[in-house]
Amino acid sequence: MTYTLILLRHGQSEWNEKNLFTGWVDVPLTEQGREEARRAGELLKDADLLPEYLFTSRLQRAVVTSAIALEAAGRTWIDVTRDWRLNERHYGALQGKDKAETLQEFGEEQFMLWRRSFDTPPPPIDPADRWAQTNDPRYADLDEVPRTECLKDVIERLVPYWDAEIAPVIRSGKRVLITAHGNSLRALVKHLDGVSDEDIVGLNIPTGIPLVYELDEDLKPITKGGQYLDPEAAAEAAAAVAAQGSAKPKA
Ligand SMILES: O=C(O)[C@@H](CO)OP(=O)(O)O
Repeated sequence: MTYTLILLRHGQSEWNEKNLFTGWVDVPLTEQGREEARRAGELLKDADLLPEYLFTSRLQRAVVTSAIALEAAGRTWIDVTRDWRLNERHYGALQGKDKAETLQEFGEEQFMLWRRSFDTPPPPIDPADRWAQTNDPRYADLDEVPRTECLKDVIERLVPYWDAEIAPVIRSGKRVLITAHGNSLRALVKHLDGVSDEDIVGLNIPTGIPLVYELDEDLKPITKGGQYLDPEAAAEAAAAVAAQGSAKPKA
């Protein structure tokens, strides 16, 4: 028995376009992001990979991407679970800051530590900061809303959720679509593929291109890294994500 899992990073958001650190700030998609979501749905339909269950984060860029993609695939009706544990990594005090200016101000080493290291979180956000999630009603069920997270923290919230909530749906035989974020998906890919703490630094996930995993009965990937439905576009877009800060990004 094998299973199919589809991972989809949301389409371009307004802050991807502006090159700002986003994290838990709930920014909308751009028109290009909506178009990427439509194309993702069409790619799924063309590949005959129609989703049967949806998991998303609680952030509108993932929620809306999944809605548009499912509409394009003719699958708006499938059951859905939205959970904060699929949210983007909380970017702490960097939320709302320009990536290129941050790189300039702090230098490449510190910038990359905050952005891609496994266990160095950015400084915590002030709860009174306009970009903090203090008192956001969508997180009323959390004991404490994060003030910053590194990738390790994301793995610690996401893997138990994967085991308890997502894996059983996959094992029930449903083709699951997870629509989430650059860093929450990096955390999941790290877990699935067993990527080392060092190698995960170099992994970037492009917006809006479905990444398909075939999983064995232990839910381990049959092919490490999965398969993007548009591999050329994915490689180009992942390189653009990697270059954010040093150049004006595409995603
Ligand atoms: O700003 C963010 O929340 C993420 C994703 O857009 O950015 P980065 O790729 O720099 O981790």
